[in-house]
Amino acid sequence: MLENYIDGKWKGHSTLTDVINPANGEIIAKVPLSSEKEVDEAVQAAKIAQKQWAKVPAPQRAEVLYKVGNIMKERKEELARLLTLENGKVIEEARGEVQEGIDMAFYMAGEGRRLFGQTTPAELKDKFAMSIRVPVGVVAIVTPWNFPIAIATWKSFPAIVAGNAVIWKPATETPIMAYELAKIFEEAGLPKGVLNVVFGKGSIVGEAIVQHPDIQVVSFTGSNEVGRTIASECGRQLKKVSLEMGGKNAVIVMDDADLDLAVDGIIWSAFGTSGQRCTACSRVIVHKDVQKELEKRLLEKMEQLTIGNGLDEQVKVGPIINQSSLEKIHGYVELGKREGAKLLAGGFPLTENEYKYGWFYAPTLFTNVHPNMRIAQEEIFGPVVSIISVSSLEEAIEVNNQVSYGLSSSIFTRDVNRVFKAQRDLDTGIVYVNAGTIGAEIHLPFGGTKGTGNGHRDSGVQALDVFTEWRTVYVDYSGKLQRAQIDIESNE
Ligand SMILES: NC(=O)c1ccc[n+]([C@@H]2O[C@H](COP(=O)([O-])OP(=O)(O)OC[C@H]3O[C@@H](n4cnc5c(N)ncnc54)[C@H](O)[C@@H]3O)[C@@H](O)[C@H]2O)c1
Repeated sequence: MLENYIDGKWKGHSTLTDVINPANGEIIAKVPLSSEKEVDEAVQAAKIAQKQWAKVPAPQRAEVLYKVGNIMKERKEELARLLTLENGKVIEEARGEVQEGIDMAFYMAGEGRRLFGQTTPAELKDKFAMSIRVPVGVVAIVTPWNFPIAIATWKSFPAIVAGNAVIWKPATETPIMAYELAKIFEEAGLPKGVLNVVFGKGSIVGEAIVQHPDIQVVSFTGSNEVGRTIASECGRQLKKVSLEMGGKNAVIVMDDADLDLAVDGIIWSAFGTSGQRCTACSRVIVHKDVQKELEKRLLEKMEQLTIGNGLDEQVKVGPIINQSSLEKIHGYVELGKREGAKLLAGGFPLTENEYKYGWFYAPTLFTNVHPNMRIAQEEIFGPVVSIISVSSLEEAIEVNNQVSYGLSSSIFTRDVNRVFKAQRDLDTGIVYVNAGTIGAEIHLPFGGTKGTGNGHRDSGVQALDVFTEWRTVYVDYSGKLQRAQIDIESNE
């Protein structure tokens, strides 16, 4: 039975919902469905805690993150197994996700000794000018189920090292990671009230967070639809909001590409995490001269994919998170057929024998896809790939950019000129060359253009921009009133 973590105390709740292992349908935990009341309790605690926390020197705040990183390291395998249990992703990916959290802890702990500001010459004599980062106050993070620990660390670690207090609403599908991370922070000695975890539905707890007048920042990762609702409410309240949303990512394969490498890149980024990544490859834009060969090699590799329970080390493709996601994916496949795309592989839920108690979908490949079809435009968030044929690099880039999202893209080519043209013209926040569309590193900014985000970034030092304000400080040590914004000579 999971409990909320508010003001350093574990608090049970009378209303609970089941947490289900998507690989076999078993109930693995029960999680609170909290209300506005718990959100307000958490905010009141956070307001008090933040005032003290902001006064702790940043290198000391960072010490807590070093401890968090070390505890995560010791518990890495256990955390990875819990992650696979609640989320379904295969164990090697779960280990990778926990490692991202560990890396983020040490990286952001280092920021405790940097949090660089700027000094700059002042216009006037005997005057000093600088701009420094200061915490915003009480911040909220709202996270999705597909990366239940990594995304939370991308947001909460910079927020905490910068001196904020955090209210975290995790996805109800994957609350165990949030529960464990809060336990780790408790063990690491984070003062009470600096991190508060409130479980519950987006429509209740999430909305209460967004509407709470004492929360100054909302950092959200999730769907475009929910992001837009949050953005409009935050806009109404003039509240800072960071949005990381969906993707419709493409791999471009040029006629000079190493085709085996391209196939490996596509398979990994399209069917890893069963396609349930914001950066998942869901379009392959291929030069017409190599299309047939690429399709042949892709089909051969797809046949070798082992599907099943992610705890089995041999399995490469795990389950879909739940029934409604499975139905949504299948709905898109049916739509693709009606739109006239040609189904080359998959196209059905797996319901027989070992799959019958979980939610699994066969890796699916469409060809003869027109860039305007809905399967080539909308986020499917499942193991479904559409092949679109083009005749030139320019056309490939145009097709890549013709969607409302702009998260990740990739190009396979051996031509350095094409590489540089592509990285200049692809309208996405992340561009990979000779690699698939997935595989972010935590010390670089993560996010996208257009419908993927609103200009902010998770991870990297850029994440600090979400959780800090710039304060400009002028120190006049002349001993007289010097007036700026008038002719400098007047002060002589
Ligand atoms: N760009 C990125 O960094 C990134 C990373 C991972 C996932 N995603 C995206 O996330 C989506 C999948 O995740 P999901 O299904 O959990 O997304 P979702 O939008 O349904 O939910 C995300 C979070 O928002 C909460 N929420 C729902 N309604 C809310 C409301 N009205 N007010 C406040 N909070 C609310 C949910 O409870 C959950 O915690 C995909 O679109 C994927 O592309 C984006």
